[in-house]
Amino acid sequence: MSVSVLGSGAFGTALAISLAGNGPVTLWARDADQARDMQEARRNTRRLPGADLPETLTVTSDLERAAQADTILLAVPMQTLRSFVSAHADLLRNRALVACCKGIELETGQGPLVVLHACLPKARTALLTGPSFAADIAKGLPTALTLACRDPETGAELQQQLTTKNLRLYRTTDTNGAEIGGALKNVMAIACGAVIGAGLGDSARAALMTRGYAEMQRMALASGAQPDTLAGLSGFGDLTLTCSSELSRNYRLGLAIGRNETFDPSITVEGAATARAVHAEAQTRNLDMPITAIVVALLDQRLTIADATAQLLARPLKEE
Ligand SMILES: NC(=O)C1=CN([C@@H]2O[C@H](COP(=O)(O)OP(=O)(O)OC[C@H]3O[C@@H](n4cnc5c(N)ncnc54)[C@H](OP(=O)(O)O)[C@@H]3O)[C@@H](O)[C@H]2O)C=CC1
Ligand SMILES: O=C(CO)COP(=O)(O)O
Repeated sequence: MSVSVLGSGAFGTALAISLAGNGPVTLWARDADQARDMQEARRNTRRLPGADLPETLTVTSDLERAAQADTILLAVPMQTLRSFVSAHADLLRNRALVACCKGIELETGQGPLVVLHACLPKARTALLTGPSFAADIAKGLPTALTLACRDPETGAELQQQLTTKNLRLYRTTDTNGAEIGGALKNVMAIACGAVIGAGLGDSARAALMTRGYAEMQRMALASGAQPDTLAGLSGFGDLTLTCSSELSRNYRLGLAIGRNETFDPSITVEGAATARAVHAEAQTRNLDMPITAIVVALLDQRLTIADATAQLLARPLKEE
């Protein structure tokens, strides 16, 4: 069974490097010059500097060629997933499609698997998510991920195919839970970065992570997810990683907000659009998600960190 990765950003490149240890892998880059540079220099200097591309990895900008693989990993940002898959539906129709993005679509409130299903209702689909920095994967460091797939047989097949020397995959059929955990942990990472950036301390961060987790569970349960999924790699696992490491871009955006600094808008920060999408969804469903609401207000510069802190501390006292 052959594998291609579409999207040669940090994560797509890191996954392709790891999978190339199992056999030939094709990595697709949308820009022809970049694909050629990567193929020749054996490096992705723009998105994943410092990592060597193994000989078994071929970089191409020829989508038709890349899409011939049996299994296709889609490593493009969440807000571009629908347009990308719709534009290339004919090439992707009969493949197993594995979404590798984390987030909720701003326009629809849908997660990656719902979007894939809407574009290609008959395709076999799965989601690869969980605590995993591209830089760690590319270095060959041990990483555990969740492979969420509604169909248990496809899930088991993909688990075998995508497990590598350093990627250990756990299966779940709870796609709702895996989507929501992976999307919402980025929102909480922005909040935690803001707390640390503003010098509010590790205790405040622990409080936000815990109460943020309660919000993740609230949204997950309202969406029919299983509570155990949120306690796994795709929820608690990724929340812990992303809220505590400066390798995370979501956390770094939060740090910049807390320090009143600017942040490069070209950097992929999934939590920003996702916070807005989840906040809208929470209002529609009448779910109490105060940290998500505060993150949106901070992103929109409607609230200072001092006011945000005061608001959260002034909420009515209640049972945990
Ligand atoms: N980086 C990480 O450590 C991890 C990332 N993820 C998830 O992976 C997803 C991708 O992130 P990551 O790789 O880091 O992001 P990057 O910003 O590094 O790369 C994004 C990639 O998507 C491509 N792209 C952007 N828009 C389009 C489009 N409209 N059509 C086709 N390709 C497009 C970019 O192309 P170009 O280079 O030409 O702009 C680039 O190759 C995100 O959802 C993220 O949450 C998950 C786990 C870890
Ligand atoms: O999802 C990630 C780690 O699991 C990567 O986080 P960032 O997108 O915040 O860099």
